Amino acid sequence: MKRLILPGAMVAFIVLLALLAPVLPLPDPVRQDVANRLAAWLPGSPLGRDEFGRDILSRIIWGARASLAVAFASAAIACLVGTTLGLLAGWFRGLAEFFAVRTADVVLCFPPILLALLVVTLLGPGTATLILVLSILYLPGFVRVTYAEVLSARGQDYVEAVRALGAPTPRILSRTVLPNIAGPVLVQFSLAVAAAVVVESGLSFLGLGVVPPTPSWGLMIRGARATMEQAPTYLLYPCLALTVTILAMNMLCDALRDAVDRKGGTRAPKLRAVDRILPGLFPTREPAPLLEVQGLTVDIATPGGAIRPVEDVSFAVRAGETLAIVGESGSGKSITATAVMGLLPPVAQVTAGVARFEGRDLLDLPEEERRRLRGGAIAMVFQDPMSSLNPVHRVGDQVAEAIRAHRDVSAAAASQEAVELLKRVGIADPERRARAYPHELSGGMRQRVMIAMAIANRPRLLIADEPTTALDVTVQAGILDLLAQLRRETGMGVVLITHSLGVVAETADEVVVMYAAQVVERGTVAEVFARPLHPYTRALLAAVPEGDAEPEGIPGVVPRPDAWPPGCRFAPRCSFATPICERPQVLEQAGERLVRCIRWKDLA
Ligand SMILES: Nc1ncnc2c1ncn2[C@@H]1O[C@H](COP(=O)(O)OP(=O)(O)OP(=O)(O)O)[C@@H](O)[C@H]1O
Repeated sequence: MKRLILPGAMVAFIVLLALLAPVLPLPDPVRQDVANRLAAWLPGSPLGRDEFGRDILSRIIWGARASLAVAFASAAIACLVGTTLGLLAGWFRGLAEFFAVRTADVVLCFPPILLALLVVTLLGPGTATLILVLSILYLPGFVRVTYAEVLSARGQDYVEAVRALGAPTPRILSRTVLPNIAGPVLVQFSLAVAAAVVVESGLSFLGLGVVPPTPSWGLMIRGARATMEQAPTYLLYPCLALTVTILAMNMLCDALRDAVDRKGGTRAPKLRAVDRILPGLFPTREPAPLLEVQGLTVDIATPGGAIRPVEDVSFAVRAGETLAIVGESGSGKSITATAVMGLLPPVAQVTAGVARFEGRDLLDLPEEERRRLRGGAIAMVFQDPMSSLNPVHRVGDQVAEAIRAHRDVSAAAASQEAVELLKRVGIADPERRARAYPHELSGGMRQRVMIAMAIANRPRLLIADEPTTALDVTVQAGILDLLAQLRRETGMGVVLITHSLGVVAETADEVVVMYAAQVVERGTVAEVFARPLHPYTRALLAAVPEGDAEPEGIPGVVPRPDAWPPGCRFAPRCSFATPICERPQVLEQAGERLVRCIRWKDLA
């Protein structure tokens, strides 16, 4: 609540100034005085005059009025229409759902500024057109938020209870459902207002928004830009007004979201409001990692002696990000994941390292606490859904069981939620499919069921071990899209284990390349793919088929864990190897990246 005070006061001050503009002792914002054009200061005009001699301070305050009026009006219309559509879609499903969700999807298909330009070009600039455009732009956000919240609220016991009491639908919707989804809708509203102020100024700047001489910040920036050389400070004032307003609103949105989140009322992604509106404009402090693995080492006792299939592995995953672990078969990817989950076979043992999840070392937790986290805050999807699903139980029951293992809900509510989850992961006719046994479903559908089970308790971290390997290419794409969509919607962090660099390129933010139990390269996907530093990463990339070109295979095979070569483990297969590679290798910092190759500088 304390975090709301400062931004709340700033926004209240700006809104108050805008509201009081007509009664404040300000000069007429449209009265021209050409003799004093571009004056830096005049008595009664502390910020000077613009290119037509109009008072800048007065125009900034009146401009706030224009910007905020458009922003609030459009957000209010979008909120009213979007929330109603989302409410009906989530409650009645069927045609209402199809109409509302598809309409939102269609709007979202257009880049916002293009859609705005299209409508403004068709209807001509003006305040009314602006409000219409912005309402259309922000409508899908409200539809989606409300729809998702209603879907989840529908299955709650308190809703079931009023239904059982025979309350009429409008009453359930207005008295029971709506108050429970008001938090996320309010956050969405504040986001829409802040975003609308930016777009309004942008369109006015382009001459497609507020019509002159009405004061508007966008128009002022446009005018000031033309006279930048004669009066540089003129440009500063409207830009400052816009920046301060947006920052105050974004801080308010973030504080509101946090306040609502604490009550557990929303599952909005933990993206800052400012990043949703102006992505990348204000880089932040790196958020603390959700999962931080450091120096993980696993030993396995075998009849021939102990082997070390995972050695000194470190990586970090942040909320809302996907980290991919790649490498050929036998490089230690799965053992790394199972060690983090506490699911190692009895012969295997973590001999060093930590795996901190939200600050707590998973490797050090009592088994009971770890069990509670598994399938709850941390979920896992395995490669082969056929062997991970129980063949003698219906899939709906298995999803419901995953829900009931972690939450105290009735069997009926869990079954209903299971159907919602199956629907959410893209299974058509979920009521019927829920009654099917695993063998009656296709491989892709079974994997979707596994994902439904994994997300049943809204995990904050999902570990997916080759979730698409057993599937054909088209089904693979569907599953990866689904994972990406869930990650965006819920803000969960994802660790994706895969053989496929194509999959990494499409879905991951960071990549860890493993070879023979060790991390050989680590960095952002963009950097690693654009400029691989380790010869093994290069070889993996060269082995990806591209067009008609024959991919270059990597000669040889991954060595066995009981026979690691001395020094660089990749050296026997590496075309760049020299005798120096027989020396012990360490992970070296290469800019933002880590690479385990003594020759990386020469090769780069
Ligand atoms: N229970 C076990 N006993 C002995 N060795 C094992 C055991 N489990 C795994 N290993 C060995 O540990 C090494 C790493 O296995 P891991 O399954 O982590 O590899 P991976 O990179 O995930 O491969 P894949 O992509 O094929 O799943 C392999 O060489 C494997 O033979």
